[in-house]
Amino acid sequence: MKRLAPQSVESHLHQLAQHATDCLIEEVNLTPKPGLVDRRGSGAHQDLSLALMERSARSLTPTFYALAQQCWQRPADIALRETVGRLGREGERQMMAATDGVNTHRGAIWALGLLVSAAAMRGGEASSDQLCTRAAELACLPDRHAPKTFSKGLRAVHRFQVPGAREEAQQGFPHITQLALPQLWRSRESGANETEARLDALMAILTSLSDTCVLNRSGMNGLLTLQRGAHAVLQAGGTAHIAGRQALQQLDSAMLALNASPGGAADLLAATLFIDRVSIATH
Ligand SMILES: CC(C)(COP(=O)(O)OP(=O)(O)OC[C@H]1O[C@@H](n2cnc3c(N)ncnc32)[C@H](O[C@H]2O[C@H](COP(=O)(O)OP(=O)(O)OP(=O)(O)O)[C@@H](O)[C@H]2O)[C@@H]1O)[C@@H](O)C(=O)NCCC(=O)NCCS
Ligand SMILES: Nc1ncnc2[nH]cnc12
Repeated sequence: MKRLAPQSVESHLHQLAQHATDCLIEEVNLTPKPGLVDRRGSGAHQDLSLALMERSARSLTPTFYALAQQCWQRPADIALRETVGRLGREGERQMMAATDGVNTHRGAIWALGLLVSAAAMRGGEASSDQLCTRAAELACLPDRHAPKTFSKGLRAVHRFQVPGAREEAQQGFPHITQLALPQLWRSRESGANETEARLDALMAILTSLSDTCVLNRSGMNGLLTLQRGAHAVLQAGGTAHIAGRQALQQLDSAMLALNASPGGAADLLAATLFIDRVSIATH
């Protein structure tokens, strides 16, 4: 492992933390997204706004920094998993203080917190697959201090017998490595602009993610409508094509009518942007 000079380790830690916050801010600003907060407004939410989501993202930078600092060139073990869990829960408290009690990014703290930790464990040098594998290693370790409360996410996981946020991380973020990143790169290479490429990557996630936010609000019918609609956007050539934009517009209207909002997919898009930014290119 290449030894970095101390001050450059410090700048590495700051960079990882800032990239994570930046990717959350870029995700919420990506427009137009189906049912989600974006530059047009609050989507299918009464309690969220663009400004609140940006404030929430900025409140998480110290947590991302602490995670990077504690994980720098450390192996995955139970002690590190418990430290990451403790810092993640501290981050949730800071988020709730910044949002006056609104759950904006609990799932994002989990996904991006694990990926920031994984990047730091690898000394800032890793491919996208290595990052996701290391994050999965961490996510699979037990955290005896994790709260035993039965969350909304777990309720949906048990009721609909689907994988949720935990399983997505423990399996190495397959919706990022197998769907979102390949779509992001394919759309860029086929001439889509960055907004279109990122929207296409979100569509790729939506085609198959069992988003517990959507399940909790609109059941399996809502989730299947979302998955089929996202598939239709990509089948129409993606958002760089007029037919794809029209399909996206129809999907947004359907999500608003169902009061459904794929917050989990939005988190994974932010995580996709983070991996794309910090990983060593291998494609
Ligand atoms: C592992 C944890 C994430 C806990 O997960 P669990 O499923 O038990 O708990 P929830 O927080 O209820 O749900 C998980 C959140 O993860 C996102 N998500 C949903 N489905 C998936 C999926 N298939 N893959 C990946 N991620 C998924 C989603 O988060 C986003 O949505 C929330 C906001 O949307 P909204 O609809 O407004 O949600 P609510 O306000 O609850 O509903 P309404 O009342 O408005 O209708 C927001 O959280 C977004 O981020 C799910 O909500 C993890 O939290 C955990 O165990 N943490 C402990 C600390 C730790 O170990 N940290 C280590 C790393 S730092
Ligand atoms: N843009 C967004 N809208 C609603 N919930 C979200 N969770 C993360 N990003 C979100």
